[in-house]
Amino acid sequence: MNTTTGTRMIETHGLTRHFTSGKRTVEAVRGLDLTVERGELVALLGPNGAGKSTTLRMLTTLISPTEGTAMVAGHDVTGDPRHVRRRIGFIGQGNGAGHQQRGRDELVTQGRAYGLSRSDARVRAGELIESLDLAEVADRKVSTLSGGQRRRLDIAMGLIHAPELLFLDEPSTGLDPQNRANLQEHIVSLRERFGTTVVLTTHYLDEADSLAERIVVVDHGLVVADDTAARLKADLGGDRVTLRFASAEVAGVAAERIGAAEAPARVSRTGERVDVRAEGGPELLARAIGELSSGGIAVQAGEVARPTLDDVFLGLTGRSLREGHSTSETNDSTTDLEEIAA
Ligand SMILES: Nc1ncnc2c1ncn2[C@@H]1O[C@H](COP(=O)(O)OP(=O)(O)OP(=O)(O)O)[C@@H](O)[C@H]1O
Repeated sequence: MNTTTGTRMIETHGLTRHFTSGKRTVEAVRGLDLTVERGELVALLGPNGAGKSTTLRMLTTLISPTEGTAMVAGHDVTGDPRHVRRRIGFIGQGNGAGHQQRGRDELVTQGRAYGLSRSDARVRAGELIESLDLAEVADRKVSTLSGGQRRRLDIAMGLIHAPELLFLDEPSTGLDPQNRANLQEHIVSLRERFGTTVVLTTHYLDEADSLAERIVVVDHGLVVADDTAARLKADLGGDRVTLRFASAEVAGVAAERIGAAEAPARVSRTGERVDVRAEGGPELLARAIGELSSGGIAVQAGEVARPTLDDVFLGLTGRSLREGHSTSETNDSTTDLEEIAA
C-alpha cells in the first residue's frame, strides 16, 4: 500500500546523534544529509562505528536525533513517529524470529502486532510465503531453519504490513556465500514485486557494489560520498596498472618514461613497483611493456586491477574498509520489531 505522495522517501538535514555516558560523549552521527527517492535501493557503507546503525535507528524512530530533522515516508521522525512506523519495515541485525513457533505463525503474529485482523494477517502471510519462496520452511519450527532461511523469514516479517520503505541492517552478515547470494536476489526482487524502497547497511563492498543503485559512504558519522558505484569508481581516475622491475633505480627510470608517454595518467613509484592510474589499463600495460622493453628496460611482472569500492574508500578516508570489518556486533531485531510495532 503506497500512501505517500511525491517521490522522496527519506530526507534528512543535519541529522545528529550523540551518546553520553558519564563525562564521555560519542558523536555517532554528526550532521548527516541524506535523500532517498521512492523505489531506490540504497546501501549505507562504512566501517565499524561509522554511524550506520545509529542512522537507521533514528530513521526508524527507535532513537531520537540529538539535532537535525528527518522526514521518512512523508512524516517527521520526531513529530510523527507513529505514522513513520506504520509505513516502514525494519529488519535489524540478528534473528528476529522466535524459536518454537512455525514460520507461518510468526508471520501471522507479526501481522497482528501491526493491527491486521487475523484473517488479513493469514492472507498476507500466505502471499509473502509464496512470493519469497518460503513454502518449504513456513510450516517448520523456526528453530530448525538454516541461517539463510531465517533471514528470508525475517524479511517476510518486515514486509507483513506492506511497508513502502524497508530498512535492513546488515542483512547478510553471518551468512555463507550461497545464502548471501540468495538473499541478495530476494532483496532485488522486492522492488519488482512490491515497489518497495530499500535502504540497507553493509560492510560488504561487493554486496554494495552489485546490489545497490546508489552507495552512501559514511565515515565518522558523516556522508563522505554519495553516488552510483560506477561513478564513484570512475572518479578515481580509471584502472590501476602495477609494474615490477629488477630494482628501485630501474623502476624510477620506467616511471619517468611512462609518465611522459602516458600523460595524463597518474604515475607513482614505491621501491621496485610502479603504479599507474589511467583509463584503459590492459592496453596501457601492453604499450608500456612494449615501449620499455624496446628502450632496454625489462618489466618483470605486470597486472591490471579495476577500481573497487575499497579503493574508493581508501581514496576518501585514507583507510581501507576491510580493516574495519567485524561481525561481532549483535543487536536483537526481535526487540526492534516489537518497539516498532508498539
Ligand atoms: N547506545 C550507545 N551508547 C553509546 N555509544 C553508542 C551507542 N550506540 C552506538 N554508539 C557509538 O556510536 C558510534 C557509531 O555506532 P554505530 O553502531 O552507529 O556504527 P555502525 O556504523 O553501525 O557500526 P557497525 O558497522 O559496527 O555496526 C560508535 O562509536 C558506537 O560505539
